[in-house]
Amino acid sequence: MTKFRVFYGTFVDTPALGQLRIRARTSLGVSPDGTIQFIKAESQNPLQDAMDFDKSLKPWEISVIDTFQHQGFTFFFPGFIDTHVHASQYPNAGIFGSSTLLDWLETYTFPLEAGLKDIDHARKIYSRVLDKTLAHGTTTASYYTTIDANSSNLMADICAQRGQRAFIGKVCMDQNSPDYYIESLSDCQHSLQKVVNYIREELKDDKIKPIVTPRFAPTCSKELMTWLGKIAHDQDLHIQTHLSENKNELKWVKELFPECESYSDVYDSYNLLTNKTVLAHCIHLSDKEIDLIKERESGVSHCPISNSSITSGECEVRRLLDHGIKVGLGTDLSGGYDVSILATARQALLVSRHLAMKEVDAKKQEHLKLSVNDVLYLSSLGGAQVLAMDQQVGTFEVGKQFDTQLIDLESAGSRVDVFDWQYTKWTDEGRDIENTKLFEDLLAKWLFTGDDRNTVRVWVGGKQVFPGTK
Ligand SMILES: O=c1[nH]c(=O)c2nc[nH]c2[nH]1
Ligand SMILES: [Zn+2]
Repeated sequence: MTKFRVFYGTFVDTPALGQLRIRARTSLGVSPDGTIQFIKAESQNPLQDAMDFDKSLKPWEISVIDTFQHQGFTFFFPGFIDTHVHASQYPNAGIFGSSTLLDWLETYTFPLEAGLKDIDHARKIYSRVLDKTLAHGTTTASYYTTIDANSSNLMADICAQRGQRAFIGKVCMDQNSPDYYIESLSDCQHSLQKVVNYIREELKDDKIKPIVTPRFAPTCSKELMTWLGKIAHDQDLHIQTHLSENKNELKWVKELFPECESYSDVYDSYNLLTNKTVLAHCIHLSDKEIDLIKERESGVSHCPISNSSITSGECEVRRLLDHGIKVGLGTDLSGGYDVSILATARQALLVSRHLAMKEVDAKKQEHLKLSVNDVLYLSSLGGAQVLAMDQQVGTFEVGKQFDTQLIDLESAGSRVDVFDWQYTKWTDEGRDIENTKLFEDLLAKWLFTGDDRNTVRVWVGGKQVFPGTK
């Protein structure tokens, strides 16, 4: 039976954009169901903290995870949230040549996705995706699978077994797709309902949810989008799709939907913009579209590695944030080549610098630059907001789920080199830090020079999922 646990160490999170919260020598109590019960700063005795919190708890019913017993320099950070990832495209990570969106789909992506109808093939790919995302600290992911219902259900099973929080998006497409990879309207309706029913009525794991996934407007008939908007509303489902990624795509959407004012208006016309909609990319939006997205309270998944790789453009994230739009990060495998949200956060920061370099006004230029704190926020609480889960995950708060990674800057093989003078204080129990500025510098070192070797343990809902048993 899982005990009441107390995690003791340094907790770092981002309660607001640009804001870093560092709680050193803190104990955090987690009940067996994975909910954070108390957070005590400047704790002297974590075991006692748990018994003070619940007087009926006996010492043998409590387990203490004391990171100061660990050799390296450690801190807890909220699990990463990947708001947009095509699990089915993982084998193509890094393979995109010099393609751009529409030829990339035809040449690389549709043939790969079609092959996952073979369930053994799908199992191999999806299992590997879970190995990799968990090892990189991703505790929640919003996945695209393929058009196939059975292998989408298999992905739901694998996520449940491995303990990741996941949205499973069976891809919907009934037009402008190759003959070998398309469904009729009624087949698509049937297979989406099959996935929704399987997850909700058979799998019944609170952490796994179905998500309505029209691939993007060009591959969805008006009848399909009408039906998707209706079932999302009637069955209270999240929605995810792509929006305004590539200029040729925009032209195509204009031709296909001349009656709509904009690409965003296409989705809005079919009731697909809700406060639980995740819109990937959003690179080429007009002011009016931004206002519409804000009004509908939909969120944006910023996918900077994908946008650079398949040369889609530079998303103006600061402009979206200034308009009060929710923004999170997406790896967008395999338009993006990296499973890591840490690497994606790094690229988000760099893309913002590229946008800044085009600005002549020095003040505006400075404003455009995303900071380390900003992109760490996007990787955690920002993503939680996009998925309408910010009451449950994204920061360390009493009542939230313990979805957490333990970071060690001095783990075996770490690429991060930290010198003695970069810590403020050495203690017998471990390396501690007193000074926020120095801690910010260490976080910057993690963002720019760290990788999965620094993610030494990962928990979802209080359950350790990495290292884990397969
Ligand atoms: O990045 C993307 N990946 C996809 O698979 C896709 N399909 C439509 N538009 C897309 N964009
Ligand atoms: Zn995508």
